[in-house]
Amino acid sequence: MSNKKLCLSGKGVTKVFGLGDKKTVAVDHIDFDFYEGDLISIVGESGSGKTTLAKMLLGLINVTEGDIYFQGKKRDISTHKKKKEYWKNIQAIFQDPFSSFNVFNKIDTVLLDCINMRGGRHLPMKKKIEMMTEACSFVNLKFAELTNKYPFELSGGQMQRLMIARIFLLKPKILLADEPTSMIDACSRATILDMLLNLRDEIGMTIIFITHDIGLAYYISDSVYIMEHGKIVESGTADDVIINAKAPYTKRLISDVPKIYEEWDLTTV
Ligand SMILES: Nc1ncnc2c1ncn2[C@@H]1O[C@H](COP(=O)(O)OP(=O)(O)OP(=O)(O)O)[C@@H](O)[C@H]1O
Repeated sequence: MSNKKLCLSGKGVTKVFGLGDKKTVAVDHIDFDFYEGDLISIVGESGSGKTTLAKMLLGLINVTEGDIYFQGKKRDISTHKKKKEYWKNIQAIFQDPFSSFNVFNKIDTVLLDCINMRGGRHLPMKKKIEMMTEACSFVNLKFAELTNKYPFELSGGQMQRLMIARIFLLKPKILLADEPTSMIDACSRATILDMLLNLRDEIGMTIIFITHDIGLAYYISDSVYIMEHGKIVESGTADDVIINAKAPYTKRLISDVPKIYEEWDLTTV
């Protein structure tokens, strides 16, 4: 039996937007158990409820029904203070790095905020610069070249790496990554994923990876949850879910993955 500890779990978690005829059940009575140090992928097509689930896990929107448990205890984020405490444990990186930064804050401020959040407010500036330099070099950025710049002066790829440098400083227990590699080329994508996996190994972080790419999920995940119309239709280890897929929806997602080695049949075009 596995001796992994439960990190985040959910029982009957549901989110309903709107009322009456305009009602949308975005997440529909789902159960999940995410274990410490695992990489968990949540896979589904557009509109399946992945981002809504992510927002509930982060505590950005309320759960309509059901409960979320953090480290085995019912999560309590009923006050601003409790929410701030919870956010020390869970952080996110999103699809669009441009939307993740305050355009009026210089890179130095972005990184210093992370150090302050981890209780480093009173450290000497020399130490803070050392920490920022280390975080930047972890993601192959040079702090000396970024200091005094604004986020919009960086390329998309550099911003994505800066988001990971923030996580390096924040060292959360859980990282929620919502399609973090969707806006970059395949080569940078592999680098970013490698950085996330190294960070997971370095600080023992749990990663919840939200994606529509079932092929990618297979390669990187310890466990996979497949979402269709707000429901979890299949879950388990990457092998269980993808190699031995049972749900018709999972089988369809797998059959949609382009196979590079197959010859194109132009007769049907
Ligand atoms: N604030 C909202 N108000 C009303 N409906 C919403 C809201 N947010 C999401 N929805 C609806 O909930 C459903 C799930 O949306 P969600 O964004 O969670 O899907 P998704 O799987 O993340 O999609 P994508 O991959 O395109 O980001 C959709 O039908 C969407 O229209």
